[in-house]
Formats: sequence, structure tokens, C-alpha cells
Amino acid sequence: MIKFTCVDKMYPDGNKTLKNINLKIDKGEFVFLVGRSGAGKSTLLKLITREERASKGSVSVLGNDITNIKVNKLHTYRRNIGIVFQDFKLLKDKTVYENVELAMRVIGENPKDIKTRVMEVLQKVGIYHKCNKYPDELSGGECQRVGIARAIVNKPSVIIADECTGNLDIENSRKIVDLLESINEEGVTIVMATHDMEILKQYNKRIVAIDAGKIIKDTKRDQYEVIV
Ligand SMILES: Nc1ncnc2c1ncn2[C@@H]1O[C@H](COP(=O)(O)OP(=O)(O)OP(=O)(O)O)[C@@H](O)[C@H]1O
Repeated sequence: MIKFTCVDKMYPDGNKTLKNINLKIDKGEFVFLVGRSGAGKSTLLKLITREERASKGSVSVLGNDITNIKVNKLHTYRRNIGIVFQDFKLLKDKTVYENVELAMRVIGENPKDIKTRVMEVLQKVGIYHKCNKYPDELSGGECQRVGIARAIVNKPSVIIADECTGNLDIENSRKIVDLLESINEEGVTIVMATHDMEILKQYNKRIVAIDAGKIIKDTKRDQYEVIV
């Protein structure tokens, strides 16, 4: 499903942010990516969403090598990936419904299907009753529910969540991870970067730890295909 083979990532300033990453994540897994600030978590996630490109090695997702994917194919590739952000990235001048609807509109979905699907996901994430509210009228936890609704509305195979509980208290963080867990139970692969030790302790998931650009721990290391 997601496979990193001997991946290095160097930014233009010459610093090697990721070093020889070998990582395999199977379909339907829920993985916590942990590490101190600057360790390289976001960079690793950006290689999956293909916002960044590996400097060396290859990244393959859903059976396709995306390392050198053509720019005109990126749009189609990204339909398989839902992204949840720490700061929600909701459009302030759009309602909850409109924020989620837009994600379907931009890929040209049939307007008839849009309404049914948006209502369905708003119900799933528990924010249906606030569908006409604007982001400024919602709590952080509610905003993140909308962020998750937007991420899942196009039925992606993978959800990438970068510190998606970073702006929430522990109670709301738990509710958000519970929601991601229920999405994972439907077969969606989840990769979530987090600093939150409470969350790590409470949820028994695979943990991949990065330090200074290297994987230093993986609770499922035995199942790796390490290619050196
Ligand atoms: N666009 C960029 N250009 C140059 N260096 C970058 C860029 N993005 C990240 N870096 C550097 O790469 C390293 C890893 O950054 P990254 O954001 O991946 O870490 P992180 O583990 O997600 O950190 P945090 O938990 O603080 O978000 C840092 O030293 C950072 O300064």
C-alpha cells in the first residue's frame, strides 16, 4: 500500500531531512508517526501526498511509484489521499456543508450525489446539526470533525493526518482519534503524526518513531521488507 525504499530527502538548503527510510505500511493499518520537532515527520507525510519528492530511493503508494509521477497525474493520484491538518484549513466564508461539498465539486462529482454524500459524512463525523454554521462559530474539536469529513468525502484509501489533534485538549483529541479509528475500521489506511504521548498510550497502534531523519523504532519492524 505505502512503501518507502531507501528514501533520502534533501531540501534545497542541502540538509538531509530523511535518511535511508525503509518503511512498508499495509492496507488497513493505523500507524502513529512520532518524533521530536524537526525529526522529519511532516516531510515523510509530504512524500506520501507528493507535496515533496524523494531525493533518492522510491516511494510507492497503492501500487504506483509516485517518486517521478507526472504533474498532470498528481491530481488523480491525490484523490486517493485524504489529508487532515493541525490547523483545520477550513474556508472561513463557507459553511460546514459548503466546506465539505467543495471537495466533491472540485473533482467534478455529480451535484445529485454531492448532497447525499456530504450529509452522510457530516452525520458520520457528528457535525450534521451544525451544517449551516461557519468555522468561526465552531469549537476546535468541531472544526476538526469538519476537516475529517472533508478528508473522507471522496472515499480515499489513505488518510494522512499531520498533528491533527495538536490544537485540541485531550478529551477532544480522543474523540478525533476515535473517529479516525472508526474510519480505519472501514478499511481506510491511516498515518497520523503526533507528539501526544497520552494518545500513544491510550491507543494500541503501530508506532513508527523518527529521530534526525531516521526510523529509530517501529513496533512492527519484523514485518518490514528492509532493502539496503
Ligand atoms: N521546505 C523546507 N525547506 C528546507 N528545510 C525544511 C523544509 N521543510 C522542512 N525542513 C526542515 O526539515 C527538518 C524536518 O522538518 P519536518 O517539518 O519534517 O519535521 P517534523 O518532525 O514534522 O517537525 P514538527 O513536529 O515540528 O512539525 C527540519 O529541520 C526543517 O527545518
